[in-house]
Amino acid sequence: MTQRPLAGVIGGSGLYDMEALEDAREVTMDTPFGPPSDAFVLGRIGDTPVAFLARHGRGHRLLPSEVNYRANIHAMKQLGVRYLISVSAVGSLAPDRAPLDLVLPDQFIDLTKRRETSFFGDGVVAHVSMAQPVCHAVREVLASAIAATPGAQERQLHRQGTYVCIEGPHFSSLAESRWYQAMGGHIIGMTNMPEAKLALEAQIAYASLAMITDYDCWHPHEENVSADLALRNLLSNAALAQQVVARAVAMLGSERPASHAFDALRTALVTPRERMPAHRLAALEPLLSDKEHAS
Ligand SMILES: CSC[C@H]1O[C@H](OP(=O)(O)O)[C@H](O)[C@@H]1O
Ligand SMILES: Nc1ncnc2[nH]cnc12
Repeated sequence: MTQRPLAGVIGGSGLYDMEALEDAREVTMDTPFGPPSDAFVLGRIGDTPVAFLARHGRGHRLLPSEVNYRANIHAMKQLGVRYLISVSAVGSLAPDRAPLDLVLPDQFIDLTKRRETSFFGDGVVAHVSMAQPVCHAVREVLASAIAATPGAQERQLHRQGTYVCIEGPHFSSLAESRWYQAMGGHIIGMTNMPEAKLALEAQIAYASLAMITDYDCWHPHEENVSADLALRNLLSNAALAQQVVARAVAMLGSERPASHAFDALRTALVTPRERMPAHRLAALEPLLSDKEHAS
């Protein structure tokens, strides 16, 4: 019998497959929130069953605003994923964070404007705390995987950082970039929100591996960001991500750390189950019934 995937990986720009996956097979997932970005690729890394999804679809066909984040996370949950690693290209907003540096964001500022940010509503109310938007245990595993990966060890690792998430698809104006710096942002991207919010609603332990490709447009001497510049740095970042993520997944499989995410709904759900509309209960069932995974 095939095991349910313990770990999920969402590959961002430049990361459209997972080379380390063994016994790989494609599965098309359906969700009450519509279709995910692409077919999932299920397989294993060592003994750890894994589900991989290309965030923008293979061939990079979806804008950040077009990604169906709810479907992606719901499908991960349906598959049984407990730990989710998200890989992302980001710009730097800070002088001490350079292209090719690695960042494990611990905070986010959500400036997105036209995305569905919650599974709840329409008869079911929940208010999930975003005080700790990511799982520290998964971040620690990523840090250990980076420390153990030749090629990644030489990169500067920033173990914390605030990720400003913009709607895109345009890169920022200079005034915006300076405003994001003044807000306290360290890095900037277009995809980790609402992905991290939805993962927490789904009680999945989520962490993001952010790989810097550019200095956005605030730097007095460095080239302003363009897709071309980002893609150039993405190539070497993606090759490294393959190795770091494979190692992190294997570590998650053997360590299976506890996470605050596993009971994120315990204090968040307001509507009693018996008052939830039947069709909403059906849609949310994979999120609400976590008996199999109780921490
Ligand atoms: C091609 S550079 C801009 C693009 O890259 C980032 O995406 P992801 O987080 O999926 O790696 C950024 O958010 C933009 O979508
Ligand atoms: N400067 C930037 N702004 C937004 N998203 C990005 N992804 C990579 N670089 C970026």
